[in-house]
Amino acid sequence: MRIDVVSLFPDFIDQAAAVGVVGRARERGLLTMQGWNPRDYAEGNYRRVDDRPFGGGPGMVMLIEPLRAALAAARAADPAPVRVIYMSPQGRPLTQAKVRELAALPRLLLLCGRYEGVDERFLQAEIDEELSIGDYVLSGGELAAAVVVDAVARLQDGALGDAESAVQDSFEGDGLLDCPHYTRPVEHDMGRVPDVLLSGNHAEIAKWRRQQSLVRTLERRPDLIDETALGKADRRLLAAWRAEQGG
Ligand SMILES: NC(=O)c1ccc(NCc2ccccc2)nc1
Repeated sequence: MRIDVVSLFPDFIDQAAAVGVVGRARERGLLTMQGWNPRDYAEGNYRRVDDRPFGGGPGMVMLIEPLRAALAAARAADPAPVRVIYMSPQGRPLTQAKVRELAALPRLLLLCGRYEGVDERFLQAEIDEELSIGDYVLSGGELAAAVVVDAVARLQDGALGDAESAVQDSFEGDGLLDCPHYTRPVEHDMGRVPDVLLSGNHAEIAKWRRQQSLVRTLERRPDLIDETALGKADRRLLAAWRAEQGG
């Protein structure tokens, strides 16, 4: 997959995507990235990329022309069709389902706004989707773009050593929160590892983990789960848990 990033700070993303799973995916050629800086396409002595907002108000707005030239250069760099995404608090929430959809595309282009944002005419003319990583405002879209890069990169075939772990992460295979994880030592002053995980009984371990995911999701993120839509096995696991809790 190819990801182009249009940003006034293209190195920022490059560094954020240089380590770990994403860095390894790039080393393996599973993911290629290129940054494009609108300032390189800005005209005049001051190479302006922003200007004051019509109608007054605080801050600055990114100018159309440098963005348009940077986007055109990025598009021309590869023949594959490209999905142009603008990262902003006004975008649709990024979910794992959306990540899976994006991860299957040949190319992405992530546009990172700074200041108060981008001239609306550019967005209307050039952007395919506007996405938000959460309901908060950052100083620039670069961190949001780095989140998309990471989430998409780890889903590239071969990016994760044990493909299984990609599936078991929360929000992936089944839309539930992840179960708790434990490692050595078995005994610790902070507590003991649950016996079922030491039993070697993989069917019981899988059941316990599913039960933990269900309970955690109901307790922490009831918005993610519709109990009436649960299968018989999941309903049984919840009933057993509630019985154990004397609920
Ligand atoms: N929640 C997000 O995904 C997000 C994305 C970008 C951003 N800051 C840059 C910006 C500010 C205002 C308008 C457009 C872009 N902050 C948060």
